[in-house]
Amino acid sequence: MTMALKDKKEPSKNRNFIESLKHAIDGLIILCKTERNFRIHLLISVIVIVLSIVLKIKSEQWIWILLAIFIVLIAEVINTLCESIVNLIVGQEYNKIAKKTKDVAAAGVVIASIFAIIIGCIVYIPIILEL
Ligand SMILES: Nc1ncnc2c1ncn2[C@@H]1O[C@H](COP(=O)(O)OP(=O)(O)OP(=O)(O)O)[C@@H](O)[C@H]1O
Repeated sequence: MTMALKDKKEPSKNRNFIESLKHAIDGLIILCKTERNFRIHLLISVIVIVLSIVLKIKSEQWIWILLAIFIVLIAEVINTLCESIVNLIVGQEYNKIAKKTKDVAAAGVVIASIFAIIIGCIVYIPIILEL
């Protein structure tokens, strides 16, 4: 809260959909610029999409692959949100609840990643074995 009080700018309400979208795009840019893990997940997503195009996977397989990709990215967004809110509240101070919140948020990313790995194995192993 102390950090928020130091900011000179006043928060304003989005006036229309375009303005809301612009702020959401700003959020995406911030994620790409500041979150190394988000960039790694994005890079893996691009590789998986290219691999899926090359291997010509079926449309129902695309649905599972895209679901896995987006679940991991959303888990990473939630993890970043938790870290930012915790840092905003406790700053550099050690706090047991802060630790629990950050560790649980990180566990969410791990759970999503395990789901993505399982989906990847189910989709790609039979295709690779047939090559
Ligand atoms: N204020 C705090 N009080 C207690 N433990 C904390 C606190 N801040 C961070 N930690 C512990 O340190 C770990 C790393 O915290 P940090 O804020 O560096 O996240 P991070 O490593 O940047 O996460 P990510 O790799 O997902 O970006 C947390 O998972 C948590 O276990």
